[in-house]
Amino acid sequence: MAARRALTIGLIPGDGIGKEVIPAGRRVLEALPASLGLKFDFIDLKAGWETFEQTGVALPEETVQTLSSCNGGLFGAVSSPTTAVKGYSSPIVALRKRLALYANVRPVKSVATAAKPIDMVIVRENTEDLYVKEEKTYDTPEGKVAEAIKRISERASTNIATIAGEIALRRQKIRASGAPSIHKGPLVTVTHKSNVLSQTDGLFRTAAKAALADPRFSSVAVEEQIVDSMVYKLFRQPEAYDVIVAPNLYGDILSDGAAALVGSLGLVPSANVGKTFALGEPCHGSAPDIQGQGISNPIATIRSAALMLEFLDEEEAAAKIYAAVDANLEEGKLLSPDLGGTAKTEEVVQDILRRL
Ligand SMILES: NC(=O)C1=CN([C@@H]2O[C@H](COP(=O)(O)OP(=O)(O)OC[C@H]3O[C@@H](n4cnc5c(N)ncnc54)[C@H](O)[C@@H]3O)[C@@H](O)[C@H]2O)C=CC1
Ligand SMILES: O=C(O)CCCC(=O)C(=O)O
Repeated sequence: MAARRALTIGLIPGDGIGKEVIPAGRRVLEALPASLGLKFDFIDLKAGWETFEQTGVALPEETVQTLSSCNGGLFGAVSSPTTAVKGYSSPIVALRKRLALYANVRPVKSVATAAKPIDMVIVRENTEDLYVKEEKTYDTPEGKVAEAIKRISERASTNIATIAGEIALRRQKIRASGAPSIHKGPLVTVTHKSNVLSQTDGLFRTAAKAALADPRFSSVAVEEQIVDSMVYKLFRQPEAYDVIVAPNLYGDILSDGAAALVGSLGLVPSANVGKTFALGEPCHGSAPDIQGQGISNPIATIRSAALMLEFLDEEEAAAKIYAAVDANLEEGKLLSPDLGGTAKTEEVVQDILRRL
């Protein structure tokens, strides 16, 4: 049967467990039933610390150019150093800006059998805030001082709130079709710290609320919450959240915290979303503490591949992957050690492939 659609997918494993989980994402895409009519061409691309050590460049220009000609991509993780290294800058942070991937969409969902149901999407602004990485250190008579720019623009805040509103509407449509849900109606929670940062977070707050006041979001309830009490409520009452929209850094921190609530960072996917391109990326990093042992959880990456497909309008294919992963988790027999199991990465992948 001729394929209905050919998708070229750039694969950037990066460092550490990125090299273990990206092949899992690829294999799951390749194993999708032929009846879906999808054909995948994969292109292997380089970025990360190892690439930097080999070539002196962490994000080769060829990677950026090739990726920008692909339909989508999968990014594993990179091992960025915690102290400044001349010439090195985080490739994923750079890629998000270079490819105008303005939204980082991070669904955090518990399995149906969980004691405490959680079903939220964290929509993180992906190009600015402290991630503009404009830092400097200077000497003063009292010693060194370091400063960083926190840049918030009306345009990026409007764009991120708009996609958050659209996601809330889409989730509501799925619920209306009869899908079981813990939420009654669509809700977007605007997160900020504008009680202290009245200009930067203040602009994020007003622009986000103005965007969500658009008549097409009239059915979406909008709440706001200061980020510190947000963490408190997130841990006590996570079921209260539907869609959370946040500036870049808060979104990053909130999503790792939310991952703990559903059992592991190894479960939580993300998609870096642009106007016509999506780059799936597990929320976790390169996990040097477990790399090379064959025990990393591939599910965050497998779900990221599905999320990428959703943003490429291949929702049926995405749903098949989510269902296979959920079945693996709900049965609970082949779980990786981060979830309390003893299964190797390969065994988890095999189990999910079998269920596809
Ligand atoms: N997008 C990216 O490329 C990111 C890269 N990093 C980089 O990763 C490196 C390590 O950072 P950490 O703070 O340790 O965060 P991390 O996310 O790599 O690991 C945190 C903890 O979660 C566990 N974990 C993460 N993913 C897992 C998986 N799939 N299966 C099982 N356990 C998993 C790790 O073993 C570790 O105990 C750093 O160099 C950092 O720069 C961190 C976050 C994102
Ligand atoms: O380590 C790196 O290079 C990037 C880590 C950044 C990060 O956690 C995120 O923004 O998702």
